Amino acid sequence: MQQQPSPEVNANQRIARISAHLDPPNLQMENAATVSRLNCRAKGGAAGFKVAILGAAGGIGQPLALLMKMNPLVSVLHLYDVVNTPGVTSDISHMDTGAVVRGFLGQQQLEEALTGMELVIIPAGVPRKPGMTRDDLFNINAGIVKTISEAIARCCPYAIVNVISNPVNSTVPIAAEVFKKAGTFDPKKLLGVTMLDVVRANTFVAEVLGLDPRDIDVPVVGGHAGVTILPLLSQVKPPFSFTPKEVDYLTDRIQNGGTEVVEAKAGAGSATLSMAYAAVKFADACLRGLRGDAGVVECAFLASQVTELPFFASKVRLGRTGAEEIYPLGPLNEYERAGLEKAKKELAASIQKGVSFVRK
Ligand SMILES: NC(=O)c1ccc[n+]([C@@H]2O[C@H](COP(=O)([O-])OP(=O)(O)OC[C@H]3O[C@@H](n4cnc5c(N)ncnc54)[C@H](O)[C@@H]3O)[C@@H](O)[C@H]2O)c1
Ligand SMILES: O=C(O)C[C@H](O)C(=O)O
Repeated sequence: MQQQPSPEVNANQRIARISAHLDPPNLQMENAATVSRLNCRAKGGAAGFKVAILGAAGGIGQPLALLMKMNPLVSVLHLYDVVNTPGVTSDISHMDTGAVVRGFLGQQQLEEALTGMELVIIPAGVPRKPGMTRDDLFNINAGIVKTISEAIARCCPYAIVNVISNPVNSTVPIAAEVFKKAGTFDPKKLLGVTMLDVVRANTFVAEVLGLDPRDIDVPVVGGHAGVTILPLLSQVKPPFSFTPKEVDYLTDRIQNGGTEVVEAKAGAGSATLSMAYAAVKFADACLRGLRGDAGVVECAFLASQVTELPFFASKVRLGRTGAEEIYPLGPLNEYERAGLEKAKKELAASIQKGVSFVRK
C-alpha cells in the first residue's frame, strides 16, 4: 500500500502547480520555503540602459553610484572596483529605484563587469593632494586607464565611455590609442568629462551676477587642467558683459576650481561630491542622446578637428551614436584668443604624453 503524502507536502505541491501555471518555468522558485536573492523573481529591471562605473567604491564612485541608481534611464548598474565593491553594492542595491545593481571586485571580474554595457564611466585612479598638478597623477592613472580601456575594447567596444580619471588631457588620448590598436576606436564615443568646469563656471558667474546658476550657461573649451580650461565668458547665455576685473577673477577661479577644493580638503583628496553631480549630469545627457532625444548639447573633451590639435573640449551634440556633432568655438574676443594659444601649447604636450605612453 502506498503511503499518503503529508498535508504539508500536498500544500507545497499545490503552490508549485499554481506557480507553474502563472510563471514561465525559468522564473519559478524551486521551493517557496527557501527564497533567496538568487532565486527570486527579479527580471533585470525596467527598460533603460546598462551602465558600468569603474572605480565605484571611491570618493567620486560612491555618490556617482548613488545618483545613477536614482536615474530612471538606467536599468542595470554595474559597480566595479579593486576594493570594497561588495559593501557599496549591497548598500546601494537597497534603494527602491528601478536599476538592478551588481557588484564586481578585482581585475578577474573586470570583463564580467563590462560585458553588455552601453555606457562606461571611469573615475578609477588616484586623486591629487595639495601641491600636486593633475599631471603628477599620470604615472599611476595612465596604467589604470590603459588596462581598463583594453578590457572595454574586448567586452563592450560599442559603449560610450566617459573618462573622469586625471589627467583627462592625457587619459583620453591613452584610451583612444588603446582603442585604435584594438580596431574599435569610435571618436564619437570616447568622451573626457569636463562637465565640472562648466558646473563651476555657471556657479561662479551666477555668484558674480547675483543670479541663479541654473539660468546660466557658460561654454568651457580646451581641456581639463589649469590654463587649458578656457571659459568663453563672451558667449555666456543669456548674454552679459563683464568688467576686465570680473573676467580676470572668473577665469582664474574657474581654471583653479579643482585646486581650491584640493587645498580645502588638505590631503583628503579632490572634488568628489560636485564631481559626482557633474558626472551624472553628463552621463544623463549621454543617455538622453542614446535614447534619441533632440538638442542634447554639452561640453566634452574628445577627438576633434575644431583646432589643429587631435583632441579638444568644446560643445557637442549627443545623439544615438555619441557625440554626433562638434560645434566650432565661435567668435572669441582678444582675451580668449590669448587664452586659447596658452591652452593649446599645454594641451599639445599632455596629449602627446598620453599617445606616447601607449605607443612606446
Ligand atoms: N574629470 C574631472 O573633472 C575630475 C574631477 C575630480 C576628480 N577627478 C579624478 O578622478 C579620479 C578619482 O578620484 P576620487 O576622488 O574618486 O579618488 P578615490 O581614491 O577616492 O577613488 C578612486 C577609486 O578608484 C579605485 N581604483 C584604483 N585602481 C583601480 C583600478 N585599476 N580599477 C578600478 N578601480 C580602481 C580605487 O580603489 C578607489 O576606490 C582621480 O584621478 C581624480 O583626479 C577628475
Ligand atoms: O583638481 C583635481 O585634481 C580634481 C579635478 O580635476 C577637479 O577639477 O576638481
